[in-house]
Amino acid sequence: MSPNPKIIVALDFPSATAALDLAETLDPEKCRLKVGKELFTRAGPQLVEALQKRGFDVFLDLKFHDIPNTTSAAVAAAADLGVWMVNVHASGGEKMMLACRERLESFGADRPLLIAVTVLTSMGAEDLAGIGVQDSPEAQVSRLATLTRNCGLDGVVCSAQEAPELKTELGSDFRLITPGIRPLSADKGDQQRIMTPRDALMAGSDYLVIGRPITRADDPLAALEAVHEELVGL
Ligand SMILES: O=c1ccn([C@@H]2O[C@H](COP(=O)(O)O)[C@@H](O)[C@H]2O)c(=O)[nH]1
Repeated sequence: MSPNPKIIVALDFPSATAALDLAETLDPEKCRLKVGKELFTRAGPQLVEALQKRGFDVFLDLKFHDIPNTTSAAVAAAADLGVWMVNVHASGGEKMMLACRERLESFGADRPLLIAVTVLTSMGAEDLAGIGVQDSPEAQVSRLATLTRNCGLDGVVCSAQEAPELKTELGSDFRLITPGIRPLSADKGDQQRIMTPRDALMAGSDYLVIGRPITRADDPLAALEAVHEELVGL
């Protein structure tokens, strides 16, 4: 059986060199990699290709949010690049998500997983109120995740705190990708809705997105290994 690493390391670096230096030390059978806005803007598709050549599954985390025509074309461009997973913002709405899903149909079984961001893990109730959403983060996540599932997407980005309820509401096949993962000793930084790696998997997360606790550690490899040890037996 092929390995299915649950850890996605967020390569939030300012250069291709820095990202590749870390990638050289990592094992594609033990983690996947995430390329986000900073690294992609600086290093582009070539960097994604270089990581894939080294055997890594790449989650292209560009969180597309635009009109249906533009977003679905961007998702198709990500599929052409051969990424494992790509995402849009669920708040782009039903028509946008349907257009993206339909556009990926022509890629057949090789298409990337298509997921949608619900409520950023850096946001709490006050931040939602600031953009006019009076509901709790849990209620807003549940609303957007239900819309995402009904549009036929493969899963959502949410915090692990919402995972138990979403797994019950939306079923075990609907993937939950959870950033805001913090080992007990790690700084929270700008994240608000956090959980430890072990608790997150036990709560129902399918994939744990971990950035700074690994990439900013004095010894990133040791930090990743510590997370693996925390997950032993799960
Ligand atoms: O709701 C979201 C969506 C995406 N992210 C991304 O995940 C990583 C988390 O990095 P840390 O350093 O572990 O905080 C980062 O690339 C974000 O862009 C998120 O945090 N929350």
